[in-house]
Amino acid sequence: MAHLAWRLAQRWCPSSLQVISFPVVQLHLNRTAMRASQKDFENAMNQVKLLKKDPGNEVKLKLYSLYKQATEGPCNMPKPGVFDLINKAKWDAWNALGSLPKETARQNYVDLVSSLSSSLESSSQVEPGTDRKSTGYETLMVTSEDGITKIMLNRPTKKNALNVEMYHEIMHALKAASKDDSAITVLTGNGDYYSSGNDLTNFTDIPPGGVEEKAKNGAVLLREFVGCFIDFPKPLIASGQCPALGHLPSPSLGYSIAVYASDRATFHTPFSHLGQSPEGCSSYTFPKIMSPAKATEMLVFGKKLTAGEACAQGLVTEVFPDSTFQKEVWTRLKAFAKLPPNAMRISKEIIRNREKEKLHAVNAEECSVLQGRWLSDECMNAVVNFLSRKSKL
Ligand SMILES: CCCC/C=C/CC(=O)SCCNC(=O)CCNC(=O)[C@H](O)C(C)(C)COP(=O)(O)OP(=O)(O)OC[C@H]1O[C@@H](n2cnc3c(N)ncnc32)[C@H](O)[C@@H]1OP(=O)(O)O
Repeated sequence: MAHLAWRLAQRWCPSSLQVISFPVVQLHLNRTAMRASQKDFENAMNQVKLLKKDPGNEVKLKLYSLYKQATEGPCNMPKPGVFDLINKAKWDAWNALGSLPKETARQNYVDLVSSLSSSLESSSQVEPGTDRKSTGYETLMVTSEDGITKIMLNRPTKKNALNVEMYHEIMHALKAASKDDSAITVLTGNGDYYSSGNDLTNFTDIPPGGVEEKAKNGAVLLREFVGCFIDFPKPLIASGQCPALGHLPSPSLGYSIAVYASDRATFHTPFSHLGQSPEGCSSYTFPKIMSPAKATEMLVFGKKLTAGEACAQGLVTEVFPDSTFQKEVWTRLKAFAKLPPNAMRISKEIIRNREKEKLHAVNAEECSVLQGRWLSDECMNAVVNFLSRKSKL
């Protein structure tokens, strides 16, 4: 059913299933609608084409809706079907402008482009140019100091949601950390979320082979990603001061040698809410670590745990007061990093190795089940609801 709807959507509007492209590329200017600020409007449209950095889908939707309102007036398109994600998002954005006068929409478009140009320009001046150059990563900040390699998820404005690039960069960073001079590796997040899990816009970028190919590629990527955690040879510590959502907590909780959380952190694996199923080997590790009954509450019913609850259940090693979290955790980590690295590596190996084969098998099974789930109506509806801002977790 979901497959059919997606296919129909693809045939009806092939571009609708790609990431939203810039409105000026897609649209034609209705010149007769321009009056006093026509020149400004045209300039603004040219400026959009020159932006060096993608401003993100939300902003592109705003630009699109203002453009349409400025040139055509109130929304006059038929409402797209629920599975036509991109056109539906565009329709929602335009329709939300109601009867905003064309002149106001034109002015708002010009203002938005102007603020966008200056903010993107200034952010590119201070931007992690240095970080990027020194680490070579777009979505992470990776540093190595005092025997500790720190991998920090660095998409704070998206709550550290994992886009495809971030999956690859984390795998790359883990592989590099496994070979560098550091004794331990720390995984953490920048901003007010450790991670918000899989980037749900990953579902909207459909390859030529359609949603089946997308789901297959996703399963391959996830299997490889989780596999990197299973095989990671050094002590790995997850350090979280804030909420962790979705699947990054699963592999990092399941395979970290230690998990440190502030008393503000929460842990949430809302697989059922999203029409999905457990991954990151959580279907195996959580019932073992917690208890089958508690794991069911978390993995099947999506019960959110506070750091204290997660610690009581054995998922978290220790909870620290938020105000002293960084100081206390880093003091401890620096002390650990001074221990003989080979002894730590071998100790980890002996604890984890007899489980490795089992974990790889569980990972393969979970990814195969998920591949089917991603094609389900339940999953599609959850993604549509989030992208059209009808639901948040
Ligand atoms: C290889 C595939 C593996 C698949 C495995 C899947 C397992 C999972 O990961 S399940 C978890 C999936 N995650 C979610 O469903 C979380 C969705 N996000 C939210 O519910 C809320 O954003 C959240 C509660 C995290 C935070 O709410 P707010 O504090 O109100 O912030 P905003 O909602 O305004 O978010 C800011 C900004 O970030 C974007 N965002 C946040 N999370 C995601 C996400 N998971 N995917 C994509 N985008 C995300 C959000 O859209 C906002 O963007 P802008 O509107 O452009 O500012």
